[in-house]
Amino acid sequence: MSKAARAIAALRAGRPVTVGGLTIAAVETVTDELLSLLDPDARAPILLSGARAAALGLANQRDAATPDAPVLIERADWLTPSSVRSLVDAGQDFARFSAGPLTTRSPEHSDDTSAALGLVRRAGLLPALWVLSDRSALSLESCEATAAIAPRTATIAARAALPVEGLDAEVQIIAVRAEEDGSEHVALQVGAPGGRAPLVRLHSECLTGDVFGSLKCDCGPQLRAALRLMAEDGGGILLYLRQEGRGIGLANKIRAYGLQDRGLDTVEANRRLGFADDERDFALAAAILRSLGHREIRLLTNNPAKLAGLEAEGIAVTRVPHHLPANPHNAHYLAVKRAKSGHLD
Ligand SMILES: Nc1nc2c(ncn2[C@@H]2O[C@H](COP(=O)(O)OP(=O)(O)OP(=O)(O)O)[C@@H](O)[C@H]2O)c(=O)[nH]1
Ligand SMILES: [Zn+2]
Repeated sequence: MSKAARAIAALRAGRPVTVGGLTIAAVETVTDELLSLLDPDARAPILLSGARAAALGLANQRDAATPDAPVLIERADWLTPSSVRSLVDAGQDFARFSAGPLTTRSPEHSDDTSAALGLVRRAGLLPALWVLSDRSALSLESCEATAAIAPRTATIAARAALPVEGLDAEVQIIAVRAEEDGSEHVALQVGAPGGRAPLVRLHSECLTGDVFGSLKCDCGPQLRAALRLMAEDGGGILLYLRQEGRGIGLANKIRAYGLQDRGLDTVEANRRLGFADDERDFALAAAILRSLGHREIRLLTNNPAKLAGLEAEGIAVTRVPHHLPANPHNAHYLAVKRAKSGHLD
């Protein structure tokens, strides 16, 4: 297990992590009891992603040249652990009548800061951290971390035949492991893709749409239609990438859905939580394609970021549009993706 993977697990478990010169703990998971040991004088400032700071209206205190830079909130007496948990959780923005006065400054170790925020994001937690002072006097163990490098090295772990309901083609399921963080992904090989550029779909995990039939998005229908098109085309490859919620993780996606219940759109909800609209990266997808021997593909997508992401990794891509009929619940979501995320017609 890499240092980054251990650190991600430690953050999820509410334990402290050291990243370069910083010792941090996730606001979302550290208990009050442990925090009082780690920060006995209640002085630890709070590190927020730039997007979350902007959502809290703290942008005016920041450098106009770096509007997305992370921000440190100075500790004040009224900032108790529970008020900080409420401050960093966008779900509570509508209940809170006051979020201030807050004093901010720019964090000093900018590489360690962005590495720390990258780790907590990769842990699927809110992008908010306690920055603890040097704890060398304490005997508490903390996990050492390096920056979480986006997974980009694919190893094929296992392969087997998989009969799939409604698909008139032989399907092979291939389990892939990413070296950087140990995450597991899947390539479904439909039929016998070979010869000319095969039909490919990069599908980012969507538990709600893929498994429960959620009507809020178009993921489930896109997944099934892609497999059908591949079978009709004589073959294809579907990569099932574990990038739930465009890379923010399941709990954060459900938080985003809660904000959408309040009227925010899919992009605004991500920003309000403190994330970019899309936190995905397609380097691992390119590595999986290369390891399966495909350097030229036809990609079922409406998302230009997928085309650019693969092309940047040396895969030659021709786009095949992949629109499914809208329903009353996802029509607005699809319109926002066209208007704000550059999705193609
Ligand atoms: N954060 C967030 N993620 C969402 C939301 N709705 C769906 N998703 C996630 O978005 C991803 C869907 O990705 P894709 O099916 O690759 O769709 P896409 O990026 O629009 O690209 P194409 O379908 O290829 O055009 C999945 O990981 C879903 O979990 C939402 O409202 N908020
Ligand atoms: Zn979905």
